Amino acid sequence: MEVIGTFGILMISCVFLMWLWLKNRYSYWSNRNIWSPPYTFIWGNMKSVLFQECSFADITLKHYELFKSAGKKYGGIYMLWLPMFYPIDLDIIKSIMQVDFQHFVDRGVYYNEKADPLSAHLFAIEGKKWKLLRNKLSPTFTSGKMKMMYETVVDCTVGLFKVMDKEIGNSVDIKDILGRFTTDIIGSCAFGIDINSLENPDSEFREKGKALFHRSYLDNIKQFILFMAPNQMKKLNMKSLSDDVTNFFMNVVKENVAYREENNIFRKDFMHLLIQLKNKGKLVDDEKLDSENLTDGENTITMEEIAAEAFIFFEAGFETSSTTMTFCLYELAKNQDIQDKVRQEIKRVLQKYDEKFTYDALMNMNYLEQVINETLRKYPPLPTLNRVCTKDYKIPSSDVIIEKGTKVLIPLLGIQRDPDFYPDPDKFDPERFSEENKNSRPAYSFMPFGEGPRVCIGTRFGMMQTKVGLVALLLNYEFFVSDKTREPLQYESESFIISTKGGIWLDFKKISSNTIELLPHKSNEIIH
Ligand code: HEM
Repeated sequence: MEVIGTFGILMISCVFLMWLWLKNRYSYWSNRNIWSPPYTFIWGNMKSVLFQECSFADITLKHYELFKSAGKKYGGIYMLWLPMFYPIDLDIIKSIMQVDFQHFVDRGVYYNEKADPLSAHLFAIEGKKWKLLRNKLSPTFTSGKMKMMYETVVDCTVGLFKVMDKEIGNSVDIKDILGRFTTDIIGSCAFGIDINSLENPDSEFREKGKALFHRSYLDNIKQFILFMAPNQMKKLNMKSLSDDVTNFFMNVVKENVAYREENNIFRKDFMHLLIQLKNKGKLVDDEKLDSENLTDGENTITMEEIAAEAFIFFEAGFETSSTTMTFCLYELAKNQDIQDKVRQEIKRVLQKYDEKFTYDALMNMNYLEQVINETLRKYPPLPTLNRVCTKDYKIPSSDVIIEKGTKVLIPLLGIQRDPDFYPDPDKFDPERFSEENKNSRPAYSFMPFGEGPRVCIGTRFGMMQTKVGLVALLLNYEFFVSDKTREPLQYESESFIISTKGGIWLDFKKISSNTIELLPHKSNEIIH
């Protein structure tokens, strides 16, 4: 009896101490006179996401609305009990992302270089290490390098036509097909492998790729914990990726690099450029690598770094672009006049280029770019952007100090759906991105690729593969929304990238008079 009594007292004391600790945590913003929307104990402002009642995109829109209607330029929210700074004013956002970037260099994504080498990639790593690697990798994404990889991207449309032609007369889950298309492209460009998931949807690469974005509930909770307490989790040697994923990608890269080096193979892709960085510390055809006074030895990258970078190019590159193409085709299917207009432009530009689908022709499809930008406005694949305050920061024209270590959440989707910047924001209107209209909006009101020194390094590649896929499809097929698409669209709660419940299903008709004349297929492998 006495034991039970002591145990009971101990339990009550623990609960009380916990309550005191949480109470203290939840006073973080009010103690600093910073507004925060109503929260619930333990779950903070994220209860509905944690309970999978709504998606990360929905909660972003809801929070933005709350801040806006309260007339706040910024405030604080709680992810569970973790305070996060929440700016909605574009000038403050500009200061954080660009002007005072040195106070917000990091993103706050968990990585563990030793236990989990693939997690130590450009998206996650921090401080000087990030800056150094960004400098080394930037030359692999110039427009010259994009031109070099263009043929490899166009080659993947062959598989796309085969799949589409096989499905004539059926409704298609367009996200799945485009996910396979971009898996094949990035697999080819980042890993130098012909995956052919378009024809073989069960390929291991495709399965591994899907698993990265469709996590179980428990896996999502684990990612939350890693995000909230990275230092403690590092001490416990926690991994963010499973051994299965790590071993798979590590082996693919090691085998590929060894094969190329032994057989002296040159291929026009990222892997080739990464191998140059491994062996020479620079790209041989670039006269100068902006290396900030480093010796050659310091410029080289390791095999683990090659694997981590190939991995992030794959992870960051395939789902974002296939999501963009999917929503774009959905909107074009709903807006037949815009679909006709963009198809007419594609035909007109190709005529100008002797019906050759060259890189320069692609770059001249301006209305197509407006259509893609409007898609990225309405459906940015990442609904929020993240930063961590790395040095105490005083918000300009205020007394508010953001303390070192505070996480910052920038509500990208909220900004891009704000009627003050985009009247009638649910309307799909590519004219918003005409030269004249886009210049009339404030800076930082459109940033689907992020902004500042940590902007997406793959913007050019992402736009290139998105355009190639759309041109190939729009020239050869007409699209309509299928009854199988659940409308109004609802966002999936399990995915942190914007995606819809039940997928997007489209009906389509072949346009028989058009076939893209692809560039003559040249072998991509050149053996010295
Ligand atoms: C439509 C396609 C894409 C979209 C919408 C997109 C979006 C983004 C966004 C929003 C960020 C965060 C930027 C910030 O925090 O300011 C980012 C970062 C990044 N993206 Fe992309 N991305 C796309 C395609 C790609 C591709 C194709 C690659 C690689 C081949 C890629 C690689 C990366 C990397 C490595 C980073 C981290 C950059 C750094 O921290 O230095 N992305 N992307």
